[in-house]
Amino acid sequence: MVELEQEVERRRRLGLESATRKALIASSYRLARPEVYDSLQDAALAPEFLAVAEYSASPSADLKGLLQRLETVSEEKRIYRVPVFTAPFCQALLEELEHFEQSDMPKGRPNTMNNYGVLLHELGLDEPLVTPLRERFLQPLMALLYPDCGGGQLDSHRAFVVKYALGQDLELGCHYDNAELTLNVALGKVFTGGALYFGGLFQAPTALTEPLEVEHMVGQGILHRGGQLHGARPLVTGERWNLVIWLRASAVRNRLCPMCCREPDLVDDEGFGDGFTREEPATVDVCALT
Ligand SMILES: O=C(O)CCC(=O)C(=O)O
Ligand SMILES: [Fe+2]
Repeated sequence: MVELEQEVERRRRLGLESATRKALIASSYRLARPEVYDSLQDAALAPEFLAVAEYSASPSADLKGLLQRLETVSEEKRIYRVPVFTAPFCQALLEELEHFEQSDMPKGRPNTMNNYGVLLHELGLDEPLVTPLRERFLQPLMALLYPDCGGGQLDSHRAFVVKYALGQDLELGCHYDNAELTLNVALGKVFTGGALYFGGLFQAPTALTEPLEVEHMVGQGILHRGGQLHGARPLVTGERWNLVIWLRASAVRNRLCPMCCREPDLVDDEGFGDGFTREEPATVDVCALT
């Protein structure tokens, strides 16, 4: 119980520290590419992504039609690929992130597994970029692809950029995400190695099989369930920056915490916190094993 209290206290402190960094960055960080902070424009998005989102939001859309417009990486694992950003937007975002990385601003790290990279909400990029991306584009798409995982009820996210380089982080161990659904977009730069690999669902352990290897393509995103075990192979050359958006649906996680598979006992937090809510949204029928 003491350990639990300490962990609750640690997380509460993390939330406060993050809010403090965000305020300092908002008041004294000088942007390199201010256009990245403009409200998300269609021009930043790949035509294929716009088409997929527009189709998904149309009244006659169905899963079959959507699958004709996306690349299925694995039908069994329900992993998909779609171009997300244009090359110029990836370039501009990378320049901004690199400029921030080199600045003397305080940096919160994405999660317990990555030592480099940044949290997008601390940079002030949630409101102009990530929230519109989730609400306007990802929500209709995810509603069709993963209705049983809260795809139609996404109401928060945790977005960050992971960076891999020689002498820094090189690889990522096998894990599952604190998310119902995940979008992982390769932003660049030039690199070899670093492929993602996917195993089974953590909630439904299966006999050890060969993991599925998925190469990155700059500008393209991989969509997967948060519970799908995955990791990243070691980087061999160059530098790899990926935008990872952990998408959350309180309608699902309020009933079944994705990390411990139990009904959560909530503690108040800043911002989106870990994506739980005290108010009950409409629920979805969930099965932890799908
Ligand atoms: O290295 C990557 O691109 C994967 C990152 C990832 O899976 C995560 O941060 O949850
Ligand atoms: Fe992950």
